[in-house]
Amino acid sequence: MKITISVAQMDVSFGKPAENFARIESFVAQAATEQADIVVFPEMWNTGYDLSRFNDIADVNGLQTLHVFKALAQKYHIMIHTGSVATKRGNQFFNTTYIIDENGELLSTYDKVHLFGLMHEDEFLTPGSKKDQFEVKGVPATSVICYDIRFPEWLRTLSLNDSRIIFVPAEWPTPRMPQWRTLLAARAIENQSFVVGVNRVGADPENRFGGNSVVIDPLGNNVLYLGHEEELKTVTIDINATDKVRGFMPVFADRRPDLYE
Ligand SMILES: O=C(O)CCC(=O)C(=O)O
Repeated sequence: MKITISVAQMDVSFGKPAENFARIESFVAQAATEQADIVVFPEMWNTGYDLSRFNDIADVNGLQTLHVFKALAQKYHIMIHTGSVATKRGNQFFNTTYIIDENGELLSTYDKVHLFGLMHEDEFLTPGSKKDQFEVKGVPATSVICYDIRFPEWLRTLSLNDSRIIFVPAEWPTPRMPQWRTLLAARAIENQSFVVGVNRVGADPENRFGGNSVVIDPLGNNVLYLGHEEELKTVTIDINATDKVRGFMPVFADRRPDLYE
């Protein structure tokens, strides 16, 4: 099974959802032109980390995100991983991913589980408590958000359900780019899965963000690697590579969960 993935490495206007929403369609249109099955956006691109203004700018119940992306998915007949957006539900705020299929149907919703204290998420956001599991062209997949990749036990838990692709939208700051690459490669190797990491570029008042979005194969090799500019790139992966690796070295079968608690 082959899956073509477009990575939308976008810049984000700080605290300006209208400006950010206005730029989304061109990425989806380019991905469709490049015959992608799915296009993937970075983390919290609707607002950036303008956390103290979330009461005014977070997407209430994700309605705008869902409305815009469902329409784009139908118009371009393409599956969309929305990256993540700041959402408001009741009086709480979340960092939320939506997965929408090529017919505009919502497949899954995920709220970031591990909140990132260094960028004050823990002061403003409520953490999620559910897994994200869905299929891309019939292939089991999962998704986390940015800081979540520092918790291998969480990605392992998500991968135990036969997942073959792990999606990782991010706003990963420039000083820690070597860690971004190493952690993503490790998660790919240990879970014998493809990893799709999509980071933003540009800057906000406190941080610069390093891009270097990447698609990594189950052996830890980069099959797509972006620089530091805003751009969309596309790659086709062959999911059979996960069967080959898992057949050659049966890590999942060799686990000793009886020792892990
Ligand atoms: O873990 C890191 O170094 C970066 C995490 C991050 O930027 C985030 O979760 O938004």
